[in-house]
Amino acid sequence: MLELIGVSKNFRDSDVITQALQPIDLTVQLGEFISFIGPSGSGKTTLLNVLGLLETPCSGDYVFAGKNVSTLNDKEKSRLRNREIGYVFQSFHLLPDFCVYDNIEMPLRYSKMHSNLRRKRVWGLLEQVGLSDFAKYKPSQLSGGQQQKAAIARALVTEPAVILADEPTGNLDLNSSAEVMALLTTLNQQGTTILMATHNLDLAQQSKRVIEVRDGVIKERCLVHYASRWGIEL
Ligand SMILES: Nc1ncnc2c1ncn2[C@@H]1O[C@H](COP(=O)(O)OP(=O)(O)OP(=O)(O)O)[C@@H](O)[C@H]1O
Repeated sequence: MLELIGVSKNFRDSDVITQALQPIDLTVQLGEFISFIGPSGSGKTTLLNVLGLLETPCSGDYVFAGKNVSTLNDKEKSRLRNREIGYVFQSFHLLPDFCVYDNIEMPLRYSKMHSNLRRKRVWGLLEQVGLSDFAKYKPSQLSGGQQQKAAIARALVTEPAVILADEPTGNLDLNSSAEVMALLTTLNQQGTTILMATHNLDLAQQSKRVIEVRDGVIKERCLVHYASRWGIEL
């Protein structure tokens, strides 16, 4: 469903060039839950950003649901982004002056969806993530875990095929992390494809497929590999 073929990415800052992604090949099937695990600076965010059409590769082809992304113009790309991809970030990125309900509804603001349907969808998501009683709260009045659940609801409101989650529990305590992971797992069981970047092996272990990113190179890993390397009992 998503296919990277020889995709690379480098960044140029004045005369410094950083090769964030070496040419990589990757196929993601619909319904997968993949963790990208690796140390800081290894290229996880860059990879998610390329997959999420937030960064343009320097070489190679990216085929998204049968469409070669490099042949799309900006408008077509943004339509694909808005319809098919939901983004979840470590620091939530909620709009501080808007309540939870309005934050979740935001991606639908400029859609042609009827207001009744919009309302129904937002309330359905509030219920699904356990925030029905907090609809009128501002983000600052919520815990980190609740803010991330609101951000996940916002990512889901367009019913995207794919959720990209970049260190979704990076700012959360253990309990909230577990709740957010449980929510992502449920969404995956309901059919949403989830691509998550993490430093955390315990979290990676909860996904169906683990890919290590190191120096811009990806490697499929089975968890036994990590367990023996890091001295963890599975
Ligand atoms: N916009 C940018 N301009 C210049 N260099 C960048 C840019 N974005 C990323 N890089 C570099 O690309 C490399 C990969 O960065 P990336 O953020 O993808 O790593 P990461 O694995 O997500 O790290 P972290 O876990 O710390 O978020 C790093 O060397 C980083 O400094």
